[in-house]
Amino acid sequence: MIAVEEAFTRLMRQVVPLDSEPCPLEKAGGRVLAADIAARKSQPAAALSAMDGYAVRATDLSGAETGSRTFTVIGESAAGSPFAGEVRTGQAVRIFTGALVPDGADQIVIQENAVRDGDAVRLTAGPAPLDNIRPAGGDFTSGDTVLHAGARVTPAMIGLAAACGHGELPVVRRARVALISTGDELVPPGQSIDSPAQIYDSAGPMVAALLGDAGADIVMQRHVGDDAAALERCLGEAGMQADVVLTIGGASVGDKDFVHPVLQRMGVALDVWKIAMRPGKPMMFGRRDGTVFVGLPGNPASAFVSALLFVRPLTATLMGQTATLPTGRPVPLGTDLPANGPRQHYMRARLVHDPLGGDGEHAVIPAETQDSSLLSVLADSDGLIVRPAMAPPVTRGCHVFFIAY
Ligand SMILES: Nc1nc2c(c(=O)[nH]1)N[C@H]1C(S)=C(S)[C@@H](COP(=O)(O)OP(=O)(O)OC[C@H]3O[C@@H](n4cnc5c(N)ncnc54)[C@H](O)[C@@H]3O)O[C@H]1N2
Ligand code: MOO
Repeated sequence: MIAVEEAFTRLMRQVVPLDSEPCPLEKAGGRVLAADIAARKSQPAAALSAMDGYAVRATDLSGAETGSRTFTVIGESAAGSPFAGEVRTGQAVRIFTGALVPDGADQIVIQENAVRDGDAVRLTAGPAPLDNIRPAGGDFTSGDTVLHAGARVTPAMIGLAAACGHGELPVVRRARVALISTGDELVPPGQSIDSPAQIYDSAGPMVAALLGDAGADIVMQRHVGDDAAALERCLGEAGMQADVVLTIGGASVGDKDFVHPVLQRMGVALDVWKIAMRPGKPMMFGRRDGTVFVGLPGNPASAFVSALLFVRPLTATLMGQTATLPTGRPVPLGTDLPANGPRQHYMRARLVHDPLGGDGEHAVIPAETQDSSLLSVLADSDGLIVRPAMAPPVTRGCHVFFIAY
């Protein structure tokens, strides 16, 4: 068996980041920028008023008459409709928030400090705060690099890109994932079952949801029976359209476990593992013509944990994100646990309110049954307690690492 960390490193070594594509701004949230983004204009392009009031010359506000001078209002500057002329001494321009500060003016007196009478306005306060004017380039200047390649696009970054003049952003394209569930016993969800030997394909939609939620594009989802020729055809088709092809089931050593021989026959250079983890021991991985093939184990919790620990970081890395092996955060244990065996155990567990957590926070309790076929246990869990291989017994109150999902 190989250690989880070693398996993760070997898988990640194969990753070549995907190319980029243009993406409309409103759809770019969560995507990874493929290039630096420069401002196409300065913001503001010229000084703007930050307040509603009157634009005047600063020199007119200083001196003995401060607070009592009367100005002649010569026009108006509104956002989008600037005043064309120049403000001279003794003159004022009525101005609104977001409007260009007219030539000659360098102060904005807010209207609360003004008494208007026809074309005349008496300003009742002294020099106004400087931040009543937003200077040219105060936000960014044309040519500035405002966003950096590799960043995950946030709503605020979308706003900034829009303000800089961009209608779309170059982003790393989504990883295309094909998912093939294997096994004669499987029936697609929602269809009728007429034999106790049949079960629904639960792992397929579960893994598709896990990866789809993380931004991957599920381009194909199929079911193939225990038929090597059919599996080879399906894998070939999947390889033509996907960056990552996943199989679920048939990864082990039984007579009906065809994934390994078929991938080998197709020329996929395989690294086959017995990983020292529970669940998720059998997994294989290989690359052919730029497509990564991963064989996941069939037990639902095994497929889920393998996809969470390995495949989601794989697709994230392909999509330009920095992804590491999930290790979790320390959380107090709400119960005692015995010593662990030779496989790192990822125990399905629930967060419960417990004084141990401090301030009414949480402690973590593993499910009583950890069988990797149990979907009810998986769905009832909040995450995984990580118990390292050969870990000694731990008692209630000790901290264990917990991967939340
Ligand atoms: N002799 C050995 N037997 C097994 C070993 C081993 O090392 N030696 N490993 C065990 C472990 S651990 C696991 S995990 C399983 C993995 O087996 P496969 O990947 O070959 O999976 P299958 O045999 O096809 O299925 C296992 C189990 O899961 C059910 N299944 C399969 N696909 C789905 C699906 N899409 N949705 C829901 N359930 C699914 C299937 O019916 C089986 O019950 O091997 C052990 N055996
Ligand atoms: O390790 Mo298997 O993945 O126990 O069920």
